[in-house]
Amino acid sequence: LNDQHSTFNGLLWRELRRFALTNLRDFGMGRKVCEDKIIEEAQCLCQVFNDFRGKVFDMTEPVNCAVSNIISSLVYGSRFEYNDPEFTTLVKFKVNILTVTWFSKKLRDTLNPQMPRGFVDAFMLRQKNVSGSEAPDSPYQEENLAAAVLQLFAAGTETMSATLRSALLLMVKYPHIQDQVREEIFRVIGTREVQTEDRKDLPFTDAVLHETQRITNIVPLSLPRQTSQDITFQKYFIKRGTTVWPLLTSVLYEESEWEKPHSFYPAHFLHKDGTFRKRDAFMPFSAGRRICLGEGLARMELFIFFVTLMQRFRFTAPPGVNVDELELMSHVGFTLNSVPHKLCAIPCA
Ligand code: HEM
Repeated sequence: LNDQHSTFNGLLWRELRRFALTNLRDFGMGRKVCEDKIIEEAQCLCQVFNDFRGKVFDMTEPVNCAVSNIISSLVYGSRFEYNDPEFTTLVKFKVNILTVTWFSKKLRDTLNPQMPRGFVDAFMLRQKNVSGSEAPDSPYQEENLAAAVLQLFAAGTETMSATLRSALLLMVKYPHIQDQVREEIFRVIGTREVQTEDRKDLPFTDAVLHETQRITNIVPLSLPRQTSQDITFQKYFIKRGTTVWPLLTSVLYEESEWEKPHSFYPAHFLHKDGTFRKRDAFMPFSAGRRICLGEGLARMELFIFFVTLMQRFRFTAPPGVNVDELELMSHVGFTLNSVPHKLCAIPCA
C-alpha cells in the first residue's frame, strides 16, 4: 500500500521516515536517553497529581502536557514547565505551521553542529552538510521539516494522552485489577524507579496495558493508503490506486480471535501460568511497512508513565460516583478520545 494522505511529497516519505528513525536514535534520542526523559517527565506528572492529592480533578490537561513534552524533547531538544507561556503557545494544542516555523528559526540561530539537540537540529545539519539537499527534489526542504514536526506532534500526543488516560480510567472502573497491578509492581520492583527492562518481569501489568490498547482502539481507522497494484484479496478484486482504510477495529474486536472481545479482560494476554501471551491480532499500531513510526516510543512511554503513577497513587472515582456508572465512551472522531473524567489520586504512603 502506498501513501495517499501524506503531507509530504508522496515519493519522499520513505527517505524521511528512514531519516526520522535514524536521527531520533542517533541525535539525542537513543533508547536510554528516551527512557531517562520519560522517567523525568513521569516524576513531573506525579508532582502535579500530588498537588491535587485527594481532591477531585480532571487529569486531561496535565497528561496532555506530559506527553507533549516528550515529543517536544525529541523534536526540539527541550521540555517546558507546564505553566510556561511559551509551552502553551508552541506545544500545547497550538502546534501549527507558524509556531513550528518560528521555533525552528530560533533553533537555527543557535545551532551547534557538535551538539544537535533533537530532530530539528539533525534535519538542519543534514540540509547544511549534505550536497544535493538544496536540490528542488530533495526531501530536506523547509516545508518538509515543518510537515515532519507537525506530524510527530499530531501523531504522538493525542494518541498517547488518550491511551494513558484510558488506562487510569479502567483502573478506577476495575479496582480489583488496579489492586493486582499494584501488588505485582510492589512485589517485583518496589518503589525504585521503573525501567523498560522491568516489563518482562511484570506480565500482569503488561497484559493490562495491552488490553487497554485493544479495548480503547484509539485509531480505529488507521490511516488511508492506496493500493500500488491490482490485487485480489479474499476473493475481492481491488484495482490499483484504490483508497483502502484498514479498519483496526475489525481485528481488535474480532470474535474468532478474542475470548471476550467486548470486555476489558487482561487475561487475553496471559498464559494459564501467568506469563505474558503475545497475540497476533493485537495491532493498535497497524502493521506492515507503514506501521506507526512511534510504536517503540509509545510503548515505552505508556509503560513508564503508568507504572510510575501506580507506584505513587491509588486512583479512585470521585466521592459519590459509583464505578459502575463510569462511562468509557469516547468522543467520536478520527481518534477515539475518552470523554473527560474527574478522578481522585490518593498518594501511597
Ligand atoms: C498509543 C499510541 C499510538 C498509537 C495507538 C498509534 C497508532 C498509529 C497508527 C494506527 C498509525 C497508522 C499506521 C499505518 O498507516 O499503517 C500511526 C502512524 C504514525 N504514528 Fe503512531 N500511534 C501512537 C503513538 C505515536 C507516537 C508517540 C508517535 C511519535 C513519534 C507516533 C508517530 C506516528 C507517525 C509519524 C505515523 C505516520 C507513519 C507513516 O506515515 O509512515 N505515533 N500511528
